[in-house]
Amino acid sequence: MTMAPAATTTANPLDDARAQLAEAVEVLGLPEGLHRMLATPRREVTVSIPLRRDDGSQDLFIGHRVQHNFSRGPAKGGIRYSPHVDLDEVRALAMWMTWKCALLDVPYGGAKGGVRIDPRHYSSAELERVTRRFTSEILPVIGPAHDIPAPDIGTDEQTMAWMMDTYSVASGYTVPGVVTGKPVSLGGSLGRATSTSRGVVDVALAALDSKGLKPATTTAAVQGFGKVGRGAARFLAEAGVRVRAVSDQYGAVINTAGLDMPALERHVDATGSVVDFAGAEPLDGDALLELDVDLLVPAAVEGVLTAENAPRVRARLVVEGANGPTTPEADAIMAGNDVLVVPDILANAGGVVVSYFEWVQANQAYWWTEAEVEARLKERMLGAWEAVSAYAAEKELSLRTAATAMAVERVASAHTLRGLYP
Ligand SMILES: NC(=O)C1=CN([C@@H]2O[C@H](COP(=O)(O)OP(=O)(O)OC[C@H]3O[C@@H](n4cnc5c(N)ncnc54)[C@H](OP(=O)(O)O)[C@@H]3O)[C@@H](O)[C@H]2O)C=CC1
Ligand SMILES: O=C(O)CCC(=O)C(=O)O
Repeated sequence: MTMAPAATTTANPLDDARAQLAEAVEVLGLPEGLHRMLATPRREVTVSIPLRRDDGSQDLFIGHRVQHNFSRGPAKGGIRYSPHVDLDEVRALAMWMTWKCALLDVPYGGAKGGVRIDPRHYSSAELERVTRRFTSEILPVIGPAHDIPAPDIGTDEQTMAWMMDTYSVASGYTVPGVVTGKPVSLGGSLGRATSTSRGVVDVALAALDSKGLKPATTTAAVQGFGKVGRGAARFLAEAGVRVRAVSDQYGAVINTAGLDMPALERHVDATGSVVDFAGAEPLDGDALLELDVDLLVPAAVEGVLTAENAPRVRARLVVEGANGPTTPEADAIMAGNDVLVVPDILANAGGVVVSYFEWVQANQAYWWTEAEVEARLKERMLGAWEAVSAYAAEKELSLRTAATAMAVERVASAHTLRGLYP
């Protein structure tokens, strides 16, 4: 595999998040003071993280934890390790977490964190030191009743195990509820690792059904083959959908008859990329977004569907596995072309829903079966899909504006009831 990683967008996701909030505020007729409060994070912590490398040299990274809102409960959201992390991106992601938690009615506010590091260039021992130092630096603001991190791009259950251990050592006892997405052997929940993908597919199948499309005659393309995209591609294929193309940072592959998913997964496990998969042809990563498929699942990074490429999107349905993949301009163009977009705060909420189940289980030290977790997840995802669809139809709104307005209304109501405003 020799290709260079794809460049990411230069647009500012915070502008997109604020534009979406402004639209919801207008629908709800909220006062300007409340709008300003909702547009602004409650707390931001920026830290520097020195690292002693394995070869004895020194490095330094910048990390952030942004807590957007606490009105409905402790802040909640993932930690991202990526060279593209910046404060505005983390602010946007934290705001989207607030709406996601409110929309799915899990008792949390929203937060997000990130360290500007490319984890592929560091050893496991180095990443452990970075994670422990980052956790120590943000220790005063996290905790099971304050703010509960989870995995995101570039982090995984091992990262969460190190975070939990660092927090627990400082507390003097084991505190499993400080993070979610932990290994099951340390108090993680069965079904958390696949929960975001399962939720994406639950909602995608419901949305296809609403358009009169049956899985057996449906085609799909999935951008991103990490924790979210890989499971989404697998579960779509298991449901009978022909997944024609998938991509990662290094490129994309296509087989119009449908990719052999188990064989592709074996190839990725062996080589680290979808590129050079023998059962498919190579494809340009950007071209994947414009393929002639029924369903497109962007499950990588923000800002990939823009005013530039949105006119060429041929899918009838876009289900956002990633956070913020569609800019407001692209949203308007696709709406005009009758492309139904199921927004991130609904489509990818399965992760935080099962994180909530994990936190509940950890706090009670009582474990559910995987079947229980998945049944409760599906019930929540389909309930949210029905509620958002009904609200959108009633008010003649896009699914994104409907979902955001429903969520913002819940947060605004909690904030007002607590007496903090006016
Ligand atoms: N993990 C979770 O529970 C949740 C994640 N999300 C969101 O889902 C998205 C993906 O997260 P997650 O799967 O956890 O992250 P991972 O780090 O596990 O995977 C990210 C994937 O995206 C690929 N990628 C990165 N940049 C590009 C690009 N420009 N073009 C194509 N592929 C690209 C990566 O490629 P490579 O494999 O080559 O590195 C990788 O396959 C993010 O937006 C995240 O915020 C939302 C809800 C919950
Ligand atoms: O599981 C969680 O707490 C958060 C997952 C996440 O970061 C997200 O939904 O974007």
